[in-house]
Amino acid sequence: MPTLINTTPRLLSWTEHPVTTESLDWAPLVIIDLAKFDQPGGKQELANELKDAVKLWGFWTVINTGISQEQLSRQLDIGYTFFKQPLAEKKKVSCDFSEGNYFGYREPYRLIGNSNIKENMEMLNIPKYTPHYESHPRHALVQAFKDEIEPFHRLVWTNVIRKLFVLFAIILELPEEYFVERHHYDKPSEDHLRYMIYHPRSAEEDAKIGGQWSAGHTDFGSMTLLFSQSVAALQIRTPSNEWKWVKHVPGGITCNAADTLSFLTKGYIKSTIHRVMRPPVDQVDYERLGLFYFVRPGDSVPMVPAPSPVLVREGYLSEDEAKLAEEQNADAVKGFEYVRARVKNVHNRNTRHVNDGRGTKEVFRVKNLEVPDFYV
Ligand SMILES: O=C(O)CCC(=O)C(=O)O
Ligand SMILES: [Fe+2]
Repeated sequence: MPTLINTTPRLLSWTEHPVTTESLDWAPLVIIDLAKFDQPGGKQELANELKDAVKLWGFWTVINTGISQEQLSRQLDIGYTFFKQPLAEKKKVSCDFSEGNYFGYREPYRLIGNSNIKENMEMLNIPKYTPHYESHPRHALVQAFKDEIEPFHRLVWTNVIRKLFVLFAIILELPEEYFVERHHYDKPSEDHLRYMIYHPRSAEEDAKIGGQWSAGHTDFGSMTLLFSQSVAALQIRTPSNEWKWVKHVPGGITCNAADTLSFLTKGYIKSTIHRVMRPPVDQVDYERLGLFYFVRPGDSVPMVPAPSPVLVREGYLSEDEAKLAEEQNADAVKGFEYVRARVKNVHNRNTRHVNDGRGTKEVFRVKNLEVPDFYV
């Protein structure tokens, strides 16, 4: 009888670091308890709780997502094991930034501004598991753990993303499925699950770049989910333009709205500026492993504002604009076009923004859509 050889690679195990003992200036983020979503009146209650967060802050945290600690740990172990592989293996499927294609491995190759310091983060972006992406190349390790990554990828969408889009629609008095349809898991989009690791830098090197591991920016798609982790480094710019740290919420997911959701709501939903800084001194030697889901608009979704009565009532949109937006669908920039162009603009270069002589007022534009390139 032939013997079956188990060829599944062994995973390294990732252990969460202790939280910082420093008292940092934490951002007061609203916590949205998704366990209430399916209870009677729950969606309305959550929509009320979320309203100011999406409008003023663009950041909030969700808890009780139905994603278990065990599922999360497995994903972190897979991500950690991936990054510990030889560079040649990781580069087998690389992002093609000349096409604005973010799927695959991104090596930390760019220099920061005009310093001689290289970026300190690596990432792997995994496209959705739908027929449209079936022929997309995937690393051997990702293939080996397909049975876990594939359901996890969809679970994040079903358990968290879909619910948040329903809440946004309720806030804007739109049909509940309005944003769900425009970001559906089963339709093509540049969505990806991301494993990301930041490597510690020496104090001397960090001093040369002002301790900024990632410059202030808004995210390119509709929404970003960051599975909360213990190393403090993420900061958001508050409505009063102060930088505040994002606190670890065990088992929670920190969410932020991003540019295309802001376009779809004419700026009502805030695409918040955030950055990544050198961690506090008691965490500075740790590797910082992150698990994310980046939500992009559907490839063919027109970037026109939703005909929401709230937008009209609150002066974001005139009644004529609301009608016109529907008619202009055919000419409007589509999700794929916008996201690809933005990724290309940011990443198809050898230096990261900041002190690279381009000024701070630079904007990125595709037809009528415009965002500041970056923030210092
Ligand atoms: O590492 C983080 O906490 C945030 C990363 C981030 O902002 C991004 O990759 O867009
Ligand atoms: Fe970001």
